[in-house]
Amino acid sequence: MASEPACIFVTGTDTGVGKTLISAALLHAYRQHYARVVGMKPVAAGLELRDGQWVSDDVQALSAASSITAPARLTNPVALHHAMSPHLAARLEDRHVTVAELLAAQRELATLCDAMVVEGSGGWRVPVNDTETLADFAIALQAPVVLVVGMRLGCLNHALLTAEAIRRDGLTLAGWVANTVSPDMPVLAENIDTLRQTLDAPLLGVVPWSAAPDARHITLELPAP
Ligand SMILES: Nc1ncnc2c1ncn2[C@@H]1O[C@H](COP(=O)(O)OP(=O)(O)OP(=O)(O)O)[C@@H](O)[C@H]1O
Ligand SMILES: C[C@H](N)[C@H](N)CCCCCC(=O)O
Ligand SMILES: [Mg+2]
Repeated sequence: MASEPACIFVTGTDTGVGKTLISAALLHAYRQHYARVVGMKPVAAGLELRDGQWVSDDVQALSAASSITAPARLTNPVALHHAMSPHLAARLEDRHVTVAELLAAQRELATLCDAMVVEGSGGWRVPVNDTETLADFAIALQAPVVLVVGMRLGCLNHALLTAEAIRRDGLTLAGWVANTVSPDMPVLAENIDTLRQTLDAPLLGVVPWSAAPDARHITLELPAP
């Protein structure tokens, strides 16, 4: 039987904290160790019309950072037009998204790769339907979790609550990344230190604010296997 690929689930303290950028950087880091590395965005909510095609920026960024091309039905089984919570975006399209269908895609994708980075949508407990959340998908995966902390005022509370929820859900917080999404956050270093002391998980990297962030130029530690 083929061995299971390395797989991590990337969540964030919120939407817009740089999960996509950090997931792409993690894909580049995995490529130093594994040949077949692929990103998955199980649910993309918010599509753009480009050259006559509806595309997800997140899916495109993960695909650009992957070393293999896999079918879109596996790397992004659910693509919803509206930029809103997945359960509401799905409702507008009369679609019922289930954790089971996301898991089926992930299982098939796992047969094609040696390492996989799965990017969540929004924060930890974002609904995908009226009864299930993306956290349920992460639980089904039993994957270690990497938390992207968008360094801005309010992030300490969000980071600590998210870490608590991940652990209460029985998963391992394998590491966290301090992503500087605000160019002028006061006492940034002190905030990072506070999280170093309280999150009780490895800090995989501190990413500075950049006017044009590029995942290829971000160096991150990988979580311990
Ligand atoms: N270190 C950084 N410096 C400057 N801008 C950043 C940085 N990290 C992320 N950004 C910008 O912040 C915005 C939001 O980031 P991004 O879309 O990656 O968030 P996300 O957490 O993936 O959101 P979603 O929940 O929609 O997937 C993007 O425009 C991105 O380029
Ligand atoms: C549209 C956005 N960029 C993400 N794709 C989805 C964010 C869902 C957030 C839901 C919530 O927590 O209120
Ligand atoms: Mg994203």
